[in-house]
Amino acid sequence: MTTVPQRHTYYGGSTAAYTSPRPALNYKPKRKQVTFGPYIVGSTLGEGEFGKVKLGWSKVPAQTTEVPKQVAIKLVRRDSIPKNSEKEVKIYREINALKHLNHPNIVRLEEVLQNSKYIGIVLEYASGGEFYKYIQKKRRLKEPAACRLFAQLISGVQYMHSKGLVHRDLKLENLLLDKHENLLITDFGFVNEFSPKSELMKTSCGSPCYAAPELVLTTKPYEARKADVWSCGVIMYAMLAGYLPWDDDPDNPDGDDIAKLYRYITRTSLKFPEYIAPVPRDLLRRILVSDPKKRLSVKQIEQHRWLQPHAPFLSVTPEEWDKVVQNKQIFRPPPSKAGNQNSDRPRSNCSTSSTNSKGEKRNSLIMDSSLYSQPVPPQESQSHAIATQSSPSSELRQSPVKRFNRHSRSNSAASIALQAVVDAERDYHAHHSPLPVPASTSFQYDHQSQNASGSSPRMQTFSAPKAVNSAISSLRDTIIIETSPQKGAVMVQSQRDSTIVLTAPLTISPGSSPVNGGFKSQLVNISSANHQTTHNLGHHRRPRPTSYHPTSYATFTETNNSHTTISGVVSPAESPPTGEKIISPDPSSTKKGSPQVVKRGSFSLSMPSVDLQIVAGDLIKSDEHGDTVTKKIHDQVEDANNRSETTRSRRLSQRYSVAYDNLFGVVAEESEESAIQETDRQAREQKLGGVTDTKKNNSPVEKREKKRFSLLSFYSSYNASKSSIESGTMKDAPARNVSGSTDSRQASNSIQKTDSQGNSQNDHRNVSVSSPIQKADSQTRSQTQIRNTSAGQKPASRASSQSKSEARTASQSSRGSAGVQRHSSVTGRKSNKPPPETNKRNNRASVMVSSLQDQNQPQLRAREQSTAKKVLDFFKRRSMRL
Ligand SMILES: Nc1ncnc2c1ncn2[C@@H]1O[C@H](COP(=O)(O)OP(=O)(O)OP(=O)(O)O)[C@@H](O)[C@H]1O
Repeated sequence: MTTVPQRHTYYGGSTAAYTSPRPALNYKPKRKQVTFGPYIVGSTLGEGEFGKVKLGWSKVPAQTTEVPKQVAIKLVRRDSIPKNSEKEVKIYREINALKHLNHPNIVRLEEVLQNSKYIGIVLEYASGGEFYKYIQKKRRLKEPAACRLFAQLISGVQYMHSKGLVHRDLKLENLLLDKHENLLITDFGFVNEFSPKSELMKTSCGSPCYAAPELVLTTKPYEARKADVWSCGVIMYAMLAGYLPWDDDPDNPDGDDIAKLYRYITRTSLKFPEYIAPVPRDLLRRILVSDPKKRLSVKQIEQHRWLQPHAPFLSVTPEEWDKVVQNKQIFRPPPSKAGNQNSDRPRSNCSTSSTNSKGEKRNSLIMDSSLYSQPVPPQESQSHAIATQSSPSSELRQSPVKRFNRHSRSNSAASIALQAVVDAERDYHAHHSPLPVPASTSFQYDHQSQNASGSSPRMQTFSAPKAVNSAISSLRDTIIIETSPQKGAVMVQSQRDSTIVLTAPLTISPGSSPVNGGFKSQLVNISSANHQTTHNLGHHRRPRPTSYHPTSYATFTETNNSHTTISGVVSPAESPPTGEKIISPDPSSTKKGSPQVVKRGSFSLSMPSVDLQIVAGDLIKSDEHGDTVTKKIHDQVEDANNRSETTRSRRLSQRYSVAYDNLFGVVAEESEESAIQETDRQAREQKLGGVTDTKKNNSPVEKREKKRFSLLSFYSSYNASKSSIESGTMKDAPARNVSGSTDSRQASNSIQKTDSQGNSQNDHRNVSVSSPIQKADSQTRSQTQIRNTSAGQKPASRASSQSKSEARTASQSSRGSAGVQRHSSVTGRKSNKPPPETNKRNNRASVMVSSLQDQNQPQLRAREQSTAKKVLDFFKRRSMRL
């Protein structure tokens, strides 16, 4: 018998593995599918406050040509959300809001699944990835692209405002892209309702860089929609400029004094880089107005000249969106190659995590301590009162947020600050007599009609009337009209049994929509066949609660056989409308093993109960194989949460990756143990330098999971533009400064590349800081280049060879002035320093170069690392929520 020699690739190291017995040639590691309800669970797409967001795809029956639908599943551990906590209400608010939003630029909620351990919020999969990374990759957007995306943002915001909802945390990090680079607004955790009559809100939300000044500087209630408008302006500026506005206060270079930051914003006129054209500048000047009364409204923005190319799109009314999206006449197409979706995502170099690489909590803002010390009664202010810094009370220092939210992000200074405000409000309410109970807005939902609609939406051929066609054609690739039944088919498949149809509970009667009679009536005709919802919006409209008081929900429970329904409330502002019946699930449906389908009940974002089944209504399903799924998911997520740095976690990532790769291939069953053994074996081989699976070693999943947050590109772009603005021309700048600023954007880019490609094994390490230090040869190159750079002119040919040194320079260009001075004194390099007033960051950049030259000195290297941490903290603070 002849033995067939095995073919291996030798990568060096011991030959022991090379000669060791190998499995058969056709050996293919078998993987076990991890499932959650009707979805196969894949790799981790991202991580947020509530846990991991996993890629999932619907199981399709064998022998069918059906394309599995990809989804993003936000897995929330049930035991991580204590009853009546802020976290719990936040989740349910998000579900509640998404459930009623049907807009192509708002992430779609597919369904809510639960088993005994997890709540799975199944969302539309945004395969284009995170928007801020997209901008980072492109440095900045060209005007037509920015205009298109901004129109989408405004359309989505206008839509949610029309539903009485405000997002309150609009920022680049909360925008995703679909495969066709359409914008998707996500993360509705801070969403709130407003009443047209009384829409002022008191609780400040958002992130410092995106929050409207009135949220921070005043103690008065603010107009929430105008606050959203401000955030849109900041986003628009970032799209066009590639960096954030008002980031250049010399007195507050790190921007960590929020009060100063906002005083600067209100007193300093908006500066634009020269490449932003006059028309968008004009719009930005009208949006980024400190006085909310003078700030444009969303409607006015839509009418601005800059958005005229997208006027037809913007003229589609919310009601029309409801109808069009409900009836699935407009889709983004299903992915042509589902297996490539994952790799389509931009590489993740960044993280918005509020902890540093070691999991330490980042530095607090000044604002935080003010909040601790000065909780203001709600009628006076729930806004962030900026006051002198003082230490928090011991009670508040032991904020429940620490107890409840174990996730790193939840422990951020920003979250604690927010919690402090909320606590202050709660305490106030606890000691004051309740306000009169207002009427509630209630959305009644006709379940039966949804059954009818759920039965046959799949083959809806788009037959939009002229007006819609013209609106949609104006979008070009913004919205793709889906004539293929694929997506509908998948949705029907997953919804048939539970009548899950994602609809807004509005019935638009013919004639109620103001635009284009033909369009309107046809839409109504189309929809009326399938949807008969009742709508009593307006009849029960009540003043909305203006703030969120998690623990003012003094719930009472009614035990109904085996099922407990939380249905009570103390907070009068949040109380249900009179006569509104909260539908409890049928107790029989809660028995183990059977799906829990709860009829959709009344809806109000401020619904007192935070019972998932009431919140999610018939969107929620329990998995048939609860225990099995629980165990599997539990294993996966536990590992990822608690042992993310361990080998086991890496092995699991590899398994997800392989499972994903094998989506259309044979995914054979195998016990978990043997899968782990297999990955163990691979790890051993790798260690020995023997046969390795290069594909797995370079798993994109692993890279994606190594998120780091960096606004370096914004910041660096800013440097470049600021240099050009302030110095007139780059030629006037000293050579070293030019090196530090002109190339910084490119450098930042190269940092990202290095990060994602070369340092995939170094979890949570900011490569932009650490990797240059390790390379003495690059250092020498850097010095040479700096010497050679003259009068601000850098030959293009040098660009690529300089990437490492540029990366180094850029990464260090953001250091604070204190660090600069320290380094200067240590290295004694003062002669070539520009005057401090000229450009502080140029100054920094030049000192960075000096510091590079001294990196071979151990003590300086140590100092370098501590400064690096400051840099990291600086950028992390940029994404921090108020
Ligand atoms: N629909 C989606 N498609 C693709 N990726 C997604 C989707 N939703 C979330 N993600 C990824 O998961 C990450 C975390 O999601 P998300 O921000 O919604 O979680 P979260 O718990 O609400 O976080 P936070 O509230 O702290 O921002 C996102 O940054 C994104 O990378």
